[in-house]
Formats: sequence, C-alpha cells, structure tokens
Amino acid sequence: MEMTKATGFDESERNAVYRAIRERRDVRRGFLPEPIPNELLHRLLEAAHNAPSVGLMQPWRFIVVRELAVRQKVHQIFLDANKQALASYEGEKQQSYAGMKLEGILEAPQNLCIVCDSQSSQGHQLGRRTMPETAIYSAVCAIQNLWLAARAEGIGVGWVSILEPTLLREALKIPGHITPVAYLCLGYVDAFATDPDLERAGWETRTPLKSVLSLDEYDSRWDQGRPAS
Ligand SMILES: Cc1cc2c(cc1C)N(C[C@H](O)[C@H](O)[C@H](O)COP(=O)(O)O)c1[nH]c(=O)[nH]c(=O)c1N2
Repeated sequence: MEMTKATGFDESERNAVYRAIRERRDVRRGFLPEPIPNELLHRLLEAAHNAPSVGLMQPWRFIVVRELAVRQKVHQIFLDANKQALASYEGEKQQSYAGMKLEGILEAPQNLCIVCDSQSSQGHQLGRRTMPETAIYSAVCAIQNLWLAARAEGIGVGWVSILEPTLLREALKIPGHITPVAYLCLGYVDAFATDPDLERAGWETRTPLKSVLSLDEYDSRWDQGRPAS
C-alpha cells in the first residue's frame, strides 16, 4: 500500500514561522504610545485562543488592562516587589539588577493579564486527574501563541512576573479560584533587539541546545542547576 505524507508549509511560510520563533523577544522598553487597534488585538487573542489545552479545556481567560489608573496600581506593585528582589542580591549582581529595566507597564498602552480557571469543567477532566497543573500549562501555551503572533505583527510583548500575586488579584479584582498566570505589556515598538536583554546586560547567557539534549537515557549533566556546556 502506498503511504501518503501530509505536506508541510512551503519554504517561505516555514521560514516565517521559524523567524517569528527566533526573533521573538521579551520587550520592556521602546514602547510607542499609539494604542493597538482593536482588530489587531483581536487577532492576537485569537492566536492565543487557538492554543492546545488539556482535554480541550481552554482554561485561559484574558483581562485587557488599558486604564492608566489600574496600570499605575500594578506598577506600584511591581516597584514594591522589585525593591525586595533587589535586596536579595549583593555586590556586583545587585548593581547589575538595579540597572535593568524589567517592565513596561506604564509605557505600553495596553497590558494583558492572562489568568487560568483551573477548576473549569470544560474538558471533563481528561488528562487532568494525574496532572492538575496541566490547566496552567495550557494557559502558558496560549501566552506563547500570542507572543509569537505579536512578533509577526510587529508588536512587542513583555512578561512581568515581579508582582505579588495576592496584590495583583486585588488590583484586577480576580476571584480566588482563578490563578493569575502572566501579566504582559503589549505595544508597538521602535525595534526588536536581536539578543535577549538579560544577555546584553551581562546577567545570563543562552546555553547551546546540546547542553539540554540527551538522546539516550537520563544524563547526569542535569544534576547541577545549570547544564554543563
Ligand atoms: C515565565 C516568565 C516570566 C518572566 C519572563 C519570561 C518568562 C517566560 N521574563 C522574560 C525573560 O527574561 C526572557 O524571556 C529571557 O531573558 C529570554 O529573552 P527573550 O525572551 O528571548 O528576549 C521577564 N522579563 C522581565 O524583564 N521581567 C520579568 O518579570 C520577567 N518574567
């Protein structure tokens, strides 16, 4: 019997997908004040909503935050958390941390909080009995979809996790059974950096693929916190 294989994308389409993956950046600076048009924001949210999810549960929920007063509240929550983070470092690392820009909450005209309804009955528990955390993982898949689509649209996205979740809940009136997963800053940017900000700041470097790849059984190189290169 003759086997047929599904066809992939043509070369330019493939290149575009890999390019979005390679050139996606976490953006914290250079946001332009012009708001994202509703249709474009809608396309990004559709991309997120197309993500895979455990049991087809689609547990992500999107809160678009445009109001300056709310962004100011969240920004204050960031400042307080960031002060504590700074205090946890010493010496050169502390100086380096102090010099980094780690959010664009006020500069980006729209923020987006992606939350997860882990208790939603959609999906009828398929895949979740053994790993309940897969609800959150599904929400993260939605975030990544949006991040890549945004890069293709020329929209910068920055993930801010330097926020006390309890305070973020209060600021956005998120009920107790809903988990805040990501707080994102979104906007047009003047340019995308070619390398991660943390690399350019000398904070951390990317490791090569081979250092995280084991083709056979478990490899002791993962016993340390950071893989050996
Ligand atoms: C879950 C999670 C949480 C955060 C991040 C990422 C992710 C995945 N990153 C961005 C992070 O620093 C960045 O992705 C890496 O440094 C790699 O850079 P590129 O994303 O490739 O530009 C991030 N960056 C930042 O400036 N402030 C932050 O609070 C966070 N938080």
